[in-house]
Amino acid sequence: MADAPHSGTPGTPDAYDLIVIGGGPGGYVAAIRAAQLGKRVACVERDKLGGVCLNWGCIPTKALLAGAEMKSKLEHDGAAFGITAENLKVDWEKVIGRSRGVAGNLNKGVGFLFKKNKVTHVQGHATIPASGRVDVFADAEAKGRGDEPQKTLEAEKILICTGAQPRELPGTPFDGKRVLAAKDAMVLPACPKKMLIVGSGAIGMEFAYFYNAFGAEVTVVEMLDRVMPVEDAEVSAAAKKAFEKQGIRILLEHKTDAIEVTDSGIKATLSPVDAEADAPHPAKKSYAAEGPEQSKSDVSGASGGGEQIEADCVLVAIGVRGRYDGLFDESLGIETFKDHIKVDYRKEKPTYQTSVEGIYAAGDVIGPPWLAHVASEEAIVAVERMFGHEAADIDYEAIPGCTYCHPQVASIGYTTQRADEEKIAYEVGTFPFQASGKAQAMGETTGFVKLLTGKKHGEILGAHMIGEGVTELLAEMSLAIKMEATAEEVIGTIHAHPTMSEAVHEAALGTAGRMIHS
Ligand SMILES: Cc1cc2nc3c(=O)[nH]c(=O)nc-3n(C[C@H](O)[C@H](O)[C@H](O)COP(=O)(O)OP(=O)(O)OC[C@H]3O[C@@H](n4cnc5c(N)ncnc54)[C@H](O)[C@@H]3O)c2cc1C
Ligand SMILES: NC(=O)c1ccc[n+]([C@@H]2O[C@H](COP(=O)([O-])OP(=O)(O)OC[C@H]3O[C@@H](n4cnc5c(N)ncnc54)[C@H](O)[C@@H]3O)[C@@H](O)[C@H]2O)c1
Repeated sequence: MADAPHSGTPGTPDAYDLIVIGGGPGGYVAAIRAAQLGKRVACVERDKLGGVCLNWGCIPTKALLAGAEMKSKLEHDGAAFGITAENLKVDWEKVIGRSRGVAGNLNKGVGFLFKKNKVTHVQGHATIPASGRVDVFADAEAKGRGDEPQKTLEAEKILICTGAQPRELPGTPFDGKRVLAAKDAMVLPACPKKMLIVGSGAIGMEFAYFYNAFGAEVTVVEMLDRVMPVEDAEVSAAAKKAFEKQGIRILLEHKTDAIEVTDSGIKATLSPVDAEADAPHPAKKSYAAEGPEQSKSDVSGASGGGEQIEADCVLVAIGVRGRYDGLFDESLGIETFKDHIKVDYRKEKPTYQTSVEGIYAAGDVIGPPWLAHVASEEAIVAVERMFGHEAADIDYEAIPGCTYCHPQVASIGYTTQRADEEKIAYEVGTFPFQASGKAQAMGETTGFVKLLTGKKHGEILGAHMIGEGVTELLAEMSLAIKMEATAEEVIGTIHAHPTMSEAVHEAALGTAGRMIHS
């Protein structure tokens, strides 16, 4: 525990204005913001501060991917630059170790931020026995063992930020060795020779790129009809082409029926998905729609006659569900909905309050979009509103999303498919990196920037990008949408030459039929 200046006398509960449960990007940001507002705050975390994001998600994967990019660049692109690295060697332990080191530095950083902001960090597993009270146990099993809580905390307000956990394939539990969740895939003792990946979402494609780059033979099986199905269809198609060129095998409209764990690995049957039992297309997904959508893994309908595949291991990346097992008793009355805690976040001016007064929830535990920046923003809005401050609503229609494989994928707002479905009249401008001087100079000509603008007023409706560094280019379009900027305003903004960002400028020109360089 860091400092506990607000402890009461021994035997009496420690009193706070706010108790935050979970120290991930939802929880730790909420705790700091509340402390900035002058509140007495405790944050209970049973593991390391930083949550999945810093310890087992966003950050360590990006550290791994940076290594994969370095290797690929030297191996495949170096010769064109006149640089050949002979006998390129990989020290796998260091590849993994560097990623763990980066995560370690950052989680310690959150501890420093807590001290700086006078947030009390309570180490342990939290449960909510009653409104206004949190019991802290040594670990998640302690209560089941009949142990007494190590500590009891009291506050008028409790914020649940306990995150999400990976979904399992029915009948195929994670075992950490052969049947892997993302966390396991981040610390494998050696690079597998053959790997099956189920699901081509963000986790599936980031790991497919990573393991393929380090020499594994990777097969990705996706039940829908394109990879990264939440992206614009043109981006999905370009991504598939680029991944296949790298040697990744992709099997669309297939699912795994059963996975057998053998002494040497796994055996899976991959069968075509029955079209009639197909899921609603995720491209139709609107984050502002009521509640989380049906889990894509719920969809069944294999029509049999599938292919058998053997591999050293399988990474199951078919989505997540809220993590709140054992956090509270049903009798407390906290309502859940489709594996997530129900809050009012789909309405105007949401408070993020659960069905129980004084108990709030934010981040992955309340449903999609399951992203760190969303968790943090929800947490800030929840805290500001619960303490009577003004806060702008989160626009769930304009959440930026990035996938950090190579080529990178980045998007915000309307896809072409959704605009068509909603009968929104739009213009499209697409600028290929092939036509960009900077992309040519860098040898990174794969991909494009595609913008959608309203036909009548030219407002930016959506931006869809694939290629080198597009995850950094996206911020301009996030701001443009927030400011309700039009294509003309992007066109009138001078973009430095030569930069990849000129592709955004050109795509905006394209929506007005005035593209110069393509
Ligand atoms: C492999 C991977 C890569 C990802 N990459 C990205 C990315 O690049 N960009 C992005 O935006 N998102 C990414 N995500 C998603 C991102 O990690 C999550 O959206 C984010 O971590 C959610 O934050 P959170 O605070 O809601 O939950 P979490 O980060 O999951 O934090 C919840 C915390 O609560 C703690 N906790 C749970 N129950 C209790 C309890 N009862 N008592 C005490 N503590 C408890 C947990 O130990 C955990 O530390 C990735 C996820 C994965 C798995
Ligand atoms: N770069 C990032 O921002 C990043 C990186 C990793 C994870 N994340 C977050 O973590 C969450 C979880 O990631 P994820 O990749 O597990 O989920 P996801 O929802 O992004 O993708 C799951 C994919 O699996 C497919 N699928 C589901 N069941 C299947 C089955 N039985 N057989 C074959 N395919 C199946 C779905 O159609 C979907 O394409 C994501 O929602 C994302 O928000 C974000």
